[in-house]
Amino acid sequence: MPDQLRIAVPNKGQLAEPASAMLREAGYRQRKDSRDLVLIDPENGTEFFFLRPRDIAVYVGEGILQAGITGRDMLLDSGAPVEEVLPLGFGGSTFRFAAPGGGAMTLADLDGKRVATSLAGLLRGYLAEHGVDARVMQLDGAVESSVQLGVADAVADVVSTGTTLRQAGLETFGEPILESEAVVIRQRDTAETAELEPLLRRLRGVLVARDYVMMDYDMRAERLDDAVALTPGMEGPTVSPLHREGWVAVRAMVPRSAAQRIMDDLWAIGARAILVTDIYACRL
Ligand SMILES: Nc1ncnc2c1ncn2[C@@H]1O[C@H](COP(=O)(O)OP(=O)(O)OP(=O)(O)O)[C@@H](O)[C@H]1O
Ligand SMILES: O=P(O)(O)OC[C@H]1O[C@H](OP(=O)(O)OP(=O)(O)O)[C@H](O)[C@@H]1O
Ligand SMILES: [Mg+2]
Repeated sequence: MPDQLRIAVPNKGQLAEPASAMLREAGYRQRKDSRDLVLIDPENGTEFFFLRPRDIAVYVGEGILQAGITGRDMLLDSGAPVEEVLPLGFGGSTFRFAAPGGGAMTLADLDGKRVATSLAGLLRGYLAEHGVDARVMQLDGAVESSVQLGVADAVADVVSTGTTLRQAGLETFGEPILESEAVVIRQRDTAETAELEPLLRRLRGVLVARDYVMMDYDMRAERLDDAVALTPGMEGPTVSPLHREGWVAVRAMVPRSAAQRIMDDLWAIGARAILVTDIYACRL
């Protein structure tokens, strides 16, 4: 293990629970009490600091912590000298414009208007890039209420299911400003990258274990090529002899979301004893 790693993890909000769950799956200790601010994991040479997701880019950008987990939107909003190193597949959201009757509006309609947001840095950059001269009203949260309360004409806000917008009587318009998800970040232009590798390797392993399953089946040897086309695996499937003339056993990783369809297709070309099992952990 290299020197002690210092990692920032969201302490509250939408990313806190899934980020800790993922680190736990990757074999790290995580806090039991949601009020704990620091957790030391001596076996893995890592210290976790539980911070506001918005602040994480600042700590990492200053080089105080080597890496952190936060939202791509918050990373870009911060303007801190950090970069994204690994998308984590949770905390997915879209940053979008919305207004009452937004269905009939375009970006250009925002000229001269007030737009409320909690991601002012991100919004200002986007408006400038598109030559729209709007007044950005920075709020901390519950941005959807700002139009009804008369502080803004439109909002630029985080949308997941769209329920909050609908309840506030707002409709999205224009192109999405940003697709976001939770990401691992590190300081930009840093020479120190090797020390993060064990963490990144473990997290990549969790992502694969979540997204893939192991598929085993028996197949007549003469149809093997057709079967391999359906289950190409990573490097190629493992094929072993079966104690039955003319048959082989095949083992390959397949995308979890496609497992049932692949089983149907394998069955149709004569595969039998098709088994699917979870992957507990992996390093590829
Ligand atoms: N409803 C949601 N579903 C999925 N991801 C979300 C949702 N709301 C926010 N996010 C994402 O989670 C990250 C952190 O947002 P979060 O709402 O937890 O922080 P916050 O708004 O600063 O704090 P809080 O809401 O606790 O006041 C952002 O990257 C954001 O895109
Ligand atoms: O599209 P939906 O599924 O409705 O989710 C989007 C909402 O979730 C977040 O709110 P949060 O609970 O973080 O409160 P906040 O506005 O105070 O940040 C986000 O800011 C939106 O308001
Ligand atoms: Mg929020």
